[in-house]
Amino acid sequence: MLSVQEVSKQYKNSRALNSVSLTFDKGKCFGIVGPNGAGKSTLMKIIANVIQEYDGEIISSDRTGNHSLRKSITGYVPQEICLEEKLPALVNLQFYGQLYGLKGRELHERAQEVLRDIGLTDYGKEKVSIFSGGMKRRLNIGCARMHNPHIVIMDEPTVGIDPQSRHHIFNPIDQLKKTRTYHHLYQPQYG
Ligand SMILES: Nc1ncnc2c1ncn2[C@@H]1O[C@H](COP(=O)(O)OP(=O)(O)OP(=O)(O)O)[C@@H](O)[C@H]1O
Repeated sequence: MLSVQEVSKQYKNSRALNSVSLTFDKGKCFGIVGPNGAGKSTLMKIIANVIQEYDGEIISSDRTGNHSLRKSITGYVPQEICLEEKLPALVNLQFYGQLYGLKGRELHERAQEVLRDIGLTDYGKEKVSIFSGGMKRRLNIGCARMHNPHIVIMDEPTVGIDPQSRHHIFNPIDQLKKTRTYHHLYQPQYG
């Protein structure tokens, strides 16, 4: 269970969130919808611990108020692509895995596994700079899944991905929902 309790966020010139309360049950997939500027990305960043200054509380059943623990159990896929273009796909995955403490054989095997899940097995050794926008987005999502997070937060994950390739994003999520008790939180793309 993940609970957002009366969370507010004031930026310098705008109030992005005003006392938002929500509860997410384990094993469920939630979509956050709303008009531009409603505060969806801000809410996701707060839950993912990317924004740490806010009012209110985020409580997870794993432990209350422990920011670093929440970060370690959360995979966050930002709206922007965050990849090193000059490096191969596999190295990008391994870099993110290392940030979360994976190493050695476990790191190597997990990177191969994630690469397969996102449908890019044949591109592991290719530099990201030659990837299409959709391939980059799939890799971006893969990076956030390297440490097997309990909570996966995706901000508009299907932007730039053709309908035929969307299953590379949604199938692994369906699979995780069936096999493990995960939260998935995402901001769907309109249209
Ligand atoms: N870093 C920031 N500094 C100042 N204001 C910000 C910042 N990030 C967001 N805002 C403001 O906070 C409000 C909510 O923005 P946010 O990006 O969370 O909305 P959103 O619902 O995700 O929008 P969109 O659908 O366009 O992606 C907007 O008024 C925005 O201008």
